[in-house]
Formats: sequence, C-alpha cells, structure tokens
Amino acid sequence: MKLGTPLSPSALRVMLLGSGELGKEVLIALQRLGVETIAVDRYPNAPGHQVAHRAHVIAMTDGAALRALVEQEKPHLIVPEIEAIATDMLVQIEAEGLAEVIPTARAAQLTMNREGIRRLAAEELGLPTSPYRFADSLAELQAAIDGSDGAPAIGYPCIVKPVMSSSGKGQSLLKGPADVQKAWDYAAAGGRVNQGRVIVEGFIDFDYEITQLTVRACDASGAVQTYFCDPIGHVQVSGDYVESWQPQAMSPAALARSREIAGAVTANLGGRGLFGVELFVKGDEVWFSEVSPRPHDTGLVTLCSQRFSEFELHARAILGLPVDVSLREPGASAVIYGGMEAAGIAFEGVAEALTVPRSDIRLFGKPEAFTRRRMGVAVANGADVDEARARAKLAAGKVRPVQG
Ligand SMILES: Nc1ncnc2c1ncn2[C@@H]1O[C@H](COP(=O)(O)OP(=O)(O)OP(=O)(O)O)[C@@H](O)[C@H]1O
Ligand SMILES: NCC(=O)N[C@@H]1O[C@H](COP(=O)([O-])[O-])[C@@H](O)[C@H]1O
Ligand SMILES: [Mg+2]
Repeated sequence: MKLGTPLSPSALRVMLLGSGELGKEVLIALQRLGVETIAVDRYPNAPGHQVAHRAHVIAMTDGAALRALVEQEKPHLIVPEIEAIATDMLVQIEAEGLAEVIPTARAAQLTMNREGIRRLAAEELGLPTSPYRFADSLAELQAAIDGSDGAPAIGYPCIVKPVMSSSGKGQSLLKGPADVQKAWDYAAAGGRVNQGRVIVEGFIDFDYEITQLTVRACDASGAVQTYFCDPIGHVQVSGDYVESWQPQAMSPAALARSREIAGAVTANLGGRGLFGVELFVKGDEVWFSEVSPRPHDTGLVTLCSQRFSEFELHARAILGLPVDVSLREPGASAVIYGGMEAAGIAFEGVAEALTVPRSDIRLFGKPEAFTRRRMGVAVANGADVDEARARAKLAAGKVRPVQG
C-alpha cells in the first residue's frame, strides 16, 4: 500500500465509519502518516469529524447511502469504528473491489451482531464462553432462563443484552424472575438496531476481566503475523468501562490461554488491523466474551502505556506497515463523564488535573453531553499499575463539566 500526498492524485484515502473518540485517535495517527482521511458519523461535529480532511453525516445503517458515499469518496480502505453499520453493503463493496474493508467485511458483519460472533466462537471454534440463548420475545426470554421449552436453562443470575448494542446500552443483570420484564423492556429501548432480539448469558463469576489487544500486521517479508500487547485490566459499571490499566498481572497459564483464544478468533476473522479480545478470567480458566475488530475503549490506556498506542498500531497494521507492540511503562485510564444533559459544555479544573504527576487528558469534543456519556479520559503512568490507577482517577475527578 503506497503512501502518498493527501489531496493529490497520489493520496491514499481512508474512510472511517464512525468517528467517536476512538476513531478520532485513529484519524490523527493516519494524518501523521500523510493519509487523506474521510470521517463519517451519524451526527455532525463528531470527534473524528473535527480532525479529518472531510466529514460526512449519514445513517451508516442505510446501505444505499453508504454505497453512494463510497462511490463519491472512492476510499482505498474502509475502517468500521462502530458496530451499527450496513455490513451487508460492506460485504458487497468488498466483493466488487470498490474498497478494502478493515479487517474484512465478514469480520464487521459477524461482530455487528452478538449472535454472529458468539456462534462462531462457541459453536464453530469451540472456545469457552458463558452459557447463552437468544430470544425474540419476553415469553421466549423467560423460557430460555427457566428451561421451560425443554432446552438447558440459563438460570439466575444472568445477563440480558440486545444483540446489537455496545458500551452496555440496554444491558441488565437479572437476579430473579422479578427482573425479567424490566430487562426485556430496557433491552428493547437500548439496542441500536433490530430492536427485539436479545442474548441471555449465564453470569460468569470471574476474578478479573481483560482486553487482549491483538494485532494482525505484516512482518518485514509482507506476511501477516499475530502480535499480542500486554493484557489490559478494567472495571465496568453497568456494562460500560470506567477504568483500565496495563499490564494486568496474570498467571502464566491464564495468559497463555488468553492468547490462544485471542489468536484463534482473530485468525478466523482475518485481515489486517488491531482487535480487542474481551476475556473473563478465574484462576487459570479463561472465557471468551466478545471481540472488537478495531481499537477498544479500554485500550485508551495505551495512549500512555505503550510505545505505540492501539490507535497507532491499528493505523500501521491497516496500511501494511510493521508494528511494535511493546509496553513502555505501567499506565492507567479513567473516564470523564458528561454529568449533565447539555450541548456545548465547558470543562473546569483541567489545569488542576494536569498537576497530577505523569498525567494527561483527552477531551473528545462531543457536541452534546449526557449524564453517562464519555466526554474525555485521563491517563497516567506510575511505578506500578496501582500508582497509575490512583493518579488517573485523581486527574479525571478534578475535571468538572459545566454549562458552556
Ligand atoms: N456473561 C457475563 N458474566 C459476567 N459479566 C458479564 C457477562 N457479560 C457481560 N458482563 C459484564 O458486562 C460488561 C459489558 O458486556 P459486553 O462487553 O458484552 O457489553 P458491550 O455493550 O458490548 O460493551 P462494549 O461495547 O463496551 O465492549 C463486560 O465487560 C462484563 O464486565
Ligand atoms: N464500547 C464502544 C466504544 O466505546 N465506542 C466509542 O464510542 C463512540 C460512540 O460514543 P457515543 O455513544 O458517546 O456517541 C464510538 O464512535 C467509539 O469511538
Ligand atoms: Mg464489551
């Protein structure tokens, strides 16, 4: 893949489908390599729109609109940044050779829907996962939990999620029969597309969970190899990440098993790029949860902890360049939330936050805040992850969103 000059006939053009905080960092990494960038999202002035050569607002779930934009912009690479995309159209676009889809159109299609990736991991690849069933109605959900339809019961506690959602949207933990109706209603409201189908998963009582960032990138001979970053530990509240750190301490057996699982699932998805493989760990036992075929929110920590962040690694891998996944030093990240519902908010306390030793912050520039919308992140280094975590949390806590 030849790098050229942006806005000239030699330009290498990359289109991001989704331009939130993760895409913004990928776009910045691509800009630094002289790539011509096109940022697409469903609303104007998304974070990535603000740093790309061109910005477009379309419903990315509308296949015809997506195709028209690809025909207009003629990107060499299409880089999905969210799940909710007309992935059938991506499959067509790839098949017709209009553009290369990262990592592959099939990977985008399988991971868009929890059913696709779960059946692949558990039923085709034989990887360990939580017990699971799918349901299209409240009655089916109740039957899946009770086993009253004759199939094995999921039982309580269990977790219900829309088949298409992310960042914990529409997800509930169910402790007993009284929680079923509420979980069904919440899932229907929280799913991004295709409302009405849910996965119900048995609750895994893990010791800790990790994201195993896995990169498929070319080596010096041009052959695709698999590289593993150091494991990232994280804390989730209501299915959304609030804190992450790298490296997460693991037993050698659990680390080896994690990489075996991550290697198997990413090899099947194929292509080039960075993947975030989510795993639950208890002792030496590891369960596959899900995978993002793109940078992962918990990987924001790599902005301070690795030689190259997950965003730079994704940019390099998709361009066919070699990667270096080495850890630089222990680091942590802590999320800064909107804390209110308002457009054009401002941030106080930033100077104070940056007095925390070895800290840094990112404010994403999202045009509108919601109480639990991720608006920024603090990262920090330390002698070990405990020190880094304390610093990142301290810095994030000093940033105060206020009316603009
Ligand atoms: N079966 C389970 N057992 C125990 N905890 C679970 C289970 N499923 C999900 N969780 C918890 O909820 C979190 C979010 O779940 P999941 O990753 O499936 O949601 P998501 O909406 O796809 O989130 P994201 O898009 O941020 O990755 C997990 O990281 C884990 O902490
Ligand atoms: N877990 C997936 C994830 O973190 N995705 C990131 O959040 C953005 C959407 O944010 P928004 O919901 O605030 O618009 C996405 O565009 C992506 O950057
Ligand atoms: Mg997840």
